[in-house]
Amino acid sequence: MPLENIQNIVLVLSGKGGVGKSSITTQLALTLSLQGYSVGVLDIDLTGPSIPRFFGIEKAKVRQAPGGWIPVPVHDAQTLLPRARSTSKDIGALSCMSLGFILANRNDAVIWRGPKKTAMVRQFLTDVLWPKLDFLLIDTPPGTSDEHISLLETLLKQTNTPSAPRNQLAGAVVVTTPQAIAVSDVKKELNFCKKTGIRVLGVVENMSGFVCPKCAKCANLFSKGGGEAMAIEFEVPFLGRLPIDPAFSALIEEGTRPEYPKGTFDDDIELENEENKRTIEDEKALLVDKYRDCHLYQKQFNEIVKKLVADIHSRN
Ligand SMILES: Nc1ncnc2c1ncn2[C@@H]1O[C@H](COP(=O)(O)OP(=O)(O)OP(=O)(O)O)[C@@H](O)[C@H]1O
Repeated sequence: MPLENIQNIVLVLSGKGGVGKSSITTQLALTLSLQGYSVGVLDIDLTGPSIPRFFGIEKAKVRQAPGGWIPVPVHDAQTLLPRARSTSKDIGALSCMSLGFILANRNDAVIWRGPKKTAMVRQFLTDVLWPKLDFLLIDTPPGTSDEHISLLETLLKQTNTPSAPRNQLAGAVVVTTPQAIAVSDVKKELNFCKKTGIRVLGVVENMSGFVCPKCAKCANLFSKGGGEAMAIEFEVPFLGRLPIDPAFSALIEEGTRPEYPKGTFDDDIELENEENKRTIEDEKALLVDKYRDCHLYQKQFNEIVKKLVADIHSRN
């Protein structure tokens, strides 16, 4: 029973595509691992498996052992979150499983009918040889699709056995952006949780405001607070919010500490003399410093993880 090694299973859900579900999953996994927990990430977004890329391990392949697949270890969590180097705590093991590791050609479209998707999700839940894990985070596709239904069917079957740890399926983290259109789709996801009896661990509001790369101030591009209002309406915890930040996107997509995206600073300005140049360079250094403090959002993710872990432990 491969899931027996897992203490807590957390689903990451969203009713809408592109709201940052995989990004949040990756960062939650890293934050948990930095706090010393052993973590696995299962990517069941079969048509767009982006987790391997976000961990910077997209070239890795899973190994097949006699009893099943061995998940791919994410060795360089320290380089993904450089601040980890200064923490005295041990970093927990982090490993990952995704269809992205299995496809022969990563650019191939996955055009599968429901039964094939169902079979793949089942296989991911029964044939992966996870090591002992404190948390397994499952990144799901947007909406309530075939993958969700087979995920729940298999999970409930596997975790309701007498030998399974109690309350193994801890619940779901729901990700939204603040605009009304996203919130209305994500509300459907909350209703899905209600109907299927999945506990909602909380809502994360992503892309809440935009951090200006010039002055590091935050402007509310898509409005703000939609996710929080939704959490209040559904009487579920609000876990926190993250702004749109080009450096966050670079961090996520490249899986390493980002170079600031081209055009972030006025590098192309023709400098007339050395004095002028020094002033601009100094200014740039100041901005980079200021920006660096917030671009990994370590504080926000620590807060989110603190609330999650406290909630899960209080109910176990
Ligand atoms: N707070 C943020 N600031 C800037 N860019 C972000 C932020 N959150 C996510 N992104 C970027 O938005 C894009 C979509 O994010 P992601 O793939 O995590 O979304 P998703 O909800 O998992 O998408 P899908 O519906 O395809 O599964 C990515 O390019 C990611 O880097």
